[in-house]
Amino acid sequence: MLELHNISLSVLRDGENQSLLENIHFSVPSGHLLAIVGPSGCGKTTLMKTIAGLKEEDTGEILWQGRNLAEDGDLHPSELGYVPQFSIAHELLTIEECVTSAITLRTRQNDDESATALLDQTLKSTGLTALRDRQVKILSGGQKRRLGLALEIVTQPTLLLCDEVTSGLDPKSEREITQLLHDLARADRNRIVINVTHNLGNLSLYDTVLVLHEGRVIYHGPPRALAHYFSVEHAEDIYPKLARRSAERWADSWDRHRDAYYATYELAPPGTLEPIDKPKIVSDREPGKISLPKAKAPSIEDDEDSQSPPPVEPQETKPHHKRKHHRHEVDEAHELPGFLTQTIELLTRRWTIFWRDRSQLWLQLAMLLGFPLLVVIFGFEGIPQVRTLSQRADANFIVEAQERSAHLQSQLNAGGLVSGLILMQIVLVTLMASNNAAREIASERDILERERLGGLSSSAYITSKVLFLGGFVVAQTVWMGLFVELLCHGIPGSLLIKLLLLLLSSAAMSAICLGISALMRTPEKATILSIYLVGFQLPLSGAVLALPKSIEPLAQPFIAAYWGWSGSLSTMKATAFYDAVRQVTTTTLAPWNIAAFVLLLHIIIGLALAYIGTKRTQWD
Ligand SMILES: Nc1ncnc2c1ncn2[C@@H]1O[C@H](COP(=O)(O)OP(=O)(O)OP(=O)(O)O)[C@@H](O)[C@H]1O
Repeated sequence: MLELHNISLSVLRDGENQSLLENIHFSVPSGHLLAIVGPSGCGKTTLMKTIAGLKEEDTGEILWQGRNLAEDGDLHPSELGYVPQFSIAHELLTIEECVTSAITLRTRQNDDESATALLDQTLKSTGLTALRDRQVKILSGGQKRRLGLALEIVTQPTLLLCDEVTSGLDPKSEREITQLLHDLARADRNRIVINVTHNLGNLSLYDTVLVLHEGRVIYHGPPRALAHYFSVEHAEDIYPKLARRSAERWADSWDRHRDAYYATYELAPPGTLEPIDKPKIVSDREPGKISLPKAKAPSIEDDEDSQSPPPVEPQETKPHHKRKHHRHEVDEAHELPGFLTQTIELLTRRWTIFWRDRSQLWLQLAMLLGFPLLVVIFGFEGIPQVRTLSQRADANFIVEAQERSAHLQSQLNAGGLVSGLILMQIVLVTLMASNNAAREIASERDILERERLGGLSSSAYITSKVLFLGGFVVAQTVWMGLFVELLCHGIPGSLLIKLLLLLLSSAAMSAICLGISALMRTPEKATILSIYLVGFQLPLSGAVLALPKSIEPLAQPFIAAYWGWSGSLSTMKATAFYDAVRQVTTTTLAPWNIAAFVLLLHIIIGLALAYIGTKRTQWD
């Protein structure tokens, strides 16, 4: 049984407290299919999210199978299925791959056979068997909704919350999906299925209907009694009638009639109400199904005379406990898969999507091969040697001056080229890194939210991203470093350390952009912010123009390109090129080990931001 006791929720909007849910009070027996209906904006989604634990009620309590969720912890991910308003799955995966992925991420299977059996059974019960090889991007609205359901029922949840899975469909598809919800509710005597719907004309398959109006419950009972309660001929006529009274008055009326209806239709927990006019219950009735009483339940007409309803007795308010987001323990069969299983599944799935995304594939190839070429055209002829300055003081002043000038010129040429080649490599790998990471989380945020509610571990998610992006970081930097080194006939300094700094610069930018991606609400915002970040690397690195000495220490810590560039140049200290570089820039050059350490800090900060952003719910 699901019980909501006096749930209220408000938000602060324009400095004022606005109530979204007001004193919501109802209960639903097990094995039951409930429809939540009401005009747009009345709070249906808010109510579903509150039950799911995605929004926290201000007052009241929610009891699930007698367990107070505020005190005893949220529903376990395997107990809860939440099908959001808009179906969300990876467009490039097939139905079978999506469901298989949900099974791997959410359930523990003993062997491949049991996983395959669960897959087949899930596809069969949602009517998707014939479509199993079809990619999500070409599914119709109804098929996508079936898939949304399939992804949630793999754990056999006892509480299945569906937000408008039947809306916007043709009558046949709507009927089929409602039938499916009905069958799911009947398939397990402990299960409750709740569906938000707009269609008041197709409620016969539901056991009860709850009507919400401006955040208040104004009716909860069987669909057949709906028209009677509102004194209308057809259920569809209810919405126009709602405007005739204030939501408060509708709710007051329902408060007066609720107990009678609950007793009549056995909707209250046993022992909490004195049944009036108790209906005859057939002993072998289906679970959750209710039978109408012979005697007529009161209707709203009975209230019509009373212009102002009697004030509702103030309820005794219990102290409200903050909803604890620890999870209720479940038996072994419902335990979630481990960290490693989830990480491997997410990584495999990500690579599958990457190989199928042709435009991404070509873009990656173009960058991988094209960017190093861009660097090489400047150093194809090799790095010019720095002329050595004769130690012997020449008696001829003019010859000595000419020699000094030639030496300086060779220093400027070599220093400028070496510094430029190093900087270009760093900036281009950071550009590739930002392109790889900026959309990585933001573009699949909805899927992440759904999967996190289903028990996906944030650590497994971030680890899979690190491994996926890590592959690009290694491939792009090693190829860039070796290709440029080879075609420019060797760039001064230790190749190994330069490669390490190139790798760390790319990893630092990937991590920071991943953090941005996890914190931003849309992929567009994440992309723009990441592009700005890369754009600032060049001017603020101090490699092109030295920053004023007072600004240098303030800006440098945040600029990955500075550390990659200056650390690489520092490895040339033993060569004449170091002095040559010092001729072209007055920017302080950091030792390579300090540079590597700072880049490592960037990586840690970026990943910490990504973790925090992943943990923070963004359902709204
Ligand atoms: N986070 C929020 N901050 C402020 N107002 C909110 C927030 N979430 C929802 N609302 C408001 O609460 C009201 C109820 O929203 P909700 O999405 O629950 O309605 P609904 O009944 O599901 O609507 P629809 O049928 O159109 O989907 C709306 O007026 C909405 O603008």
